[in-house]
Amino acid sequence: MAAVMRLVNRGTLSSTMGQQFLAFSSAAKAGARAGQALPEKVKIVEVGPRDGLQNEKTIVPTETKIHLIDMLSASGLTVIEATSFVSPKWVPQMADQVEVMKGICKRPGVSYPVLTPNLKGFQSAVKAGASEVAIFGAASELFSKKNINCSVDESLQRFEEVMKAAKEAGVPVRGYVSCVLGCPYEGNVAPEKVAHVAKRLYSMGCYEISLGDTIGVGTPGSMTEMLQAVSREVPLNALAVHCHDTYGQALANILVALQMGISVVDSSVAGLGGCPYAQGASGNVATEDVVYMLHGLGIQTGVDLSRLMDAGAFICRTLNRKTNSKVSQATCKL
Ligand SMILES: CC(C)(COP(=O)([O-])OP(=O)([O-])OC[C@H]1O[C@@H](n2cnc3c(N)ncnc32)[C@H](O)[C@@H]1OP(=O)([O-])[O-])[C@@H](O)C(=O)NCCC(=O)NCCSC(=O)C[C@@](C)(O)CC(=O)[O-]
Repeated sequence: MAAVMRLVNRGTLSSTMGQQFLAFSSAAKAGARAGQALPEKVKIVEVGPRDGLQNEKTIVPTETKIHLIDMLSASGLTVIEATSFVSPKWVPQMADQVEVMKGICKRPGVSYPVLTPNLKGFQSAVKAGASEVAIFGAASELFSKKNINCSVDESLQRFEEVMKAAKEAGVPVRGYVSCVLGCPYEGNVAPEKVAHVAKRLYSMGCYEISLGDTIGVGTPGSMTEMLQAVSREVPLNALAVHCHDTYGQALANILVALQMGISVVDSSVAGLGGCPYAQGASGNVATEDVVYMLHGLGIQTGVDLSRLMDAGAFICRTLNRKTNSKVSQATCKL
């Protein structure tokens, strides 16, 4: 009994200390950025409901997905990737995409992009009410083949068709490049290859290019080298970083990207996720941890960290899993 009480007390203490640090983080002044070339504001693209859940082995009920998205939008996030219009044979977890799009409470000022690998996906997405989509290519041939069943060049041809239809429909398109710092099948990926695919997506009209470290192998060194190559082809203000945290490098890689002038960061609540076609890849960096770091640097996100952690706690409770967010672990919001 005494041992239990000690544990309970320790939990309370750490929770109280955690709350103090949360308050400290959100009270950080712009002065925290002094002397550093960091943006004043960062746009977070929340990918938990799509990238986070797509790899779950057990089908997550549609109502859970809808509730999660609604909790995320209530936290102040302005971009929430809601689902994907891909083949249900390839990713069964996303087969309820139409119901998800119909069920969510669309808040003004929040966009809910969805993934569309081809024209068929684009047409279904628009029919289901999507007003923004994302196409997803790769800097690695083998990953492209495994993920979307075509070569990189073939994928770019398919994307041209999507871009044409999107332009006609007035739908903005985001572009992803996967495997920018390494591929599960090919190993190292040359920064020039990433720059080439990013440039193609940007020149066909994507308003933003998200650079995905799909298997989380990058380091601040390789991130810097890759961003230097890509930024010679695509302006920094049209780039985003999408870091998985497999090797624990995600926050460091994001910081390097911010210092280089990038101000859009993808992340996933509770660090959920992984790609079904990149075995061993862990989840994205946790949105809670990104927000904590940004607020600590005096960078605005518009996100209420406490409400965001409630969303993380909800999905972890429902999936019966532990959060991957260090901030939530430290503050006992599990
Ligand atoms: C691209 C395809 C469809 C090609 O797959 P395929 O088998 O080559 O396609 P197909 O054109 O030959 O069609 C085969 C069947 O799929 C159907 N089909 C065809 N297209 C669609 C569609 N859009 N929606 C629904 N159904 C579709 C089509 O109608 C047909 O149905 P059937 O006649 O057999 O009944 C497939 O490979 C696919 O769906 N891949 C998606 C894989 C995926 O979602 N991966 C995870 C997302 S990427 C990611 O996570 C990385 C990222 C973005 O987060 C960044 C990072 O971390 O790096």
